[in-house]
Amino acid sequence: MADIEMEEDHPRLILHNFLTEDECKELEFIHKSCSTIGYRPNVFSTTLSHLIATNSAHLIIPFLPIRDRLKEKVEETFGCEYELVTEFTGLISWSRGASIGWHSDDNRPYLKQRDFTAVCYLNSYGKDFEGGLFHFQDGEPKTIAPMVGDAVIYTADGRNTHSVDEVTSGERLTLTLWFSRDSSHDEDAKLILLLEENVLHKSNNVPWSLLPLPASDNMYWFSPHQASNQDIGFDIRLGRLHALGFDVYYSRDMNFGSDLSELLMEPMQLARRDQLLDHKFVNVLHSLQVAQFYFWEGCKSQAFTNEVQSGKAVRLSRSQSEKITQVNSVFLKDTKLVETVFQSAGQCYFNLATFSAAITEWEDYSCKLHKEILLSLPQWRAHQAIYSVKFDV
Ligand SMILES: O=C(O)CCC(=O)C(=O)O
Ligand SMILES: [Fe+2]
Repeated sequence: MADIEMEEDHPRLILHNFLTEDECKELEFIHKSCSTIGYRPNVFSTTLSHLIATNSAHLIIPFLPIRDRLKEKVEETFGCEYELVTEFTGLISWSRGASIGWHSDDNRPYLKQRDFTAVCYLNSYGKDFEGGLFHFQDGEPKTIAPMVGDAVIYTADGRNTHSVDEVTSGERLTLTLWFSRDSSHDEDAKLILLLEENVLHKSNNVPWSLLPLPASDNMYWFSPHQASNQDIGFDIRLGRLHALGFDVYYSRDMNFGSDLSELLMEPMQLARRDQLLDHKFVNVLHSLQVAQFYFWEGCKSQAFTNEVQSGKAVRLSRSQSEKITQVNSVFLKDTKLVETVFQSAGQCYFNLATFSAAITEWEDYSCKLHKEILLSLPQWRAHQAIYSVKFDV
């Protein structure tokens, strides 16, 4: 699997096909349905703590086998078995304009605890995005073109100074982890506390408790150059729905001057071209999760096993279309900007019956993961560590 011998001056390893394409696709689904604005311009992120805090704790499950494998690999590669804790796990995507100059990952006083980095590429250079090549300043390899499933691991210090070229189109997606020898920086301890608050203290039955709870609106507001300006930019939840070909419809009255600040927390419906889909979602994040689920799983097989309960749509009336236009004028503003940030990657054929079945499948998928959380949590608490628990079912 490894490409090169480890050089002492530049301890690093490139692993081809460390993740399967299915693992990458599932993490992509999670990111595209849950991400928030990242900490740098044109960057989006999905952290485990964010998933837990937005009532989507079950979505941490797909990370865990990968995270376990990576930590083991890093410990084995750098000869520090059982010495490391995971400091950070997150999905990070870069859209057009994002880049980073030469740096090492421990180059700030508050980052000194970082000992090792693992970056897994969840999509591919030249296919899903342009630009975004990774470079090491010294040693071999000099340049890495991200390819789906590949991983690169390296020490976080000055022996592995690196940079990433500006992304020029598409969305470059990675799973990024940092590991530390300092156990006081173990993210698991914090995540277990969060899980106790967010999972145990809620009614643990299905499926109402699995509906996503959005964070505050500003965490979803994209503005170019991170200008804190409501006049330009767009809400990334509506932006991603737009890239999938959906508009959002709110039935409530929206007279001129009405307060729309809480709107995206309210129940809504999806519209597609001139059709209004009859299903009601609890909020826009819920509809985004289902829509991304459909384009991840549904249109692949065109055959969900669940019976179609409802697959109705009606033609949008003029006043309904006007409401959609009004919502877009507030939350999408410049659709050209939306389309450069989230290019719609030639979506496959849309089928209303399959989409309705996807709503039920999404609930089943969420429930299954939620049960795994409930079964795992006692063990995680006992060991003060989060890992993939194998159950005989
Ligand atoms: O995504 C990559 O290839 C590396 C990103 C990076 O250097 C960082 O986040 O520190
Ligand atoms: Fe870095």
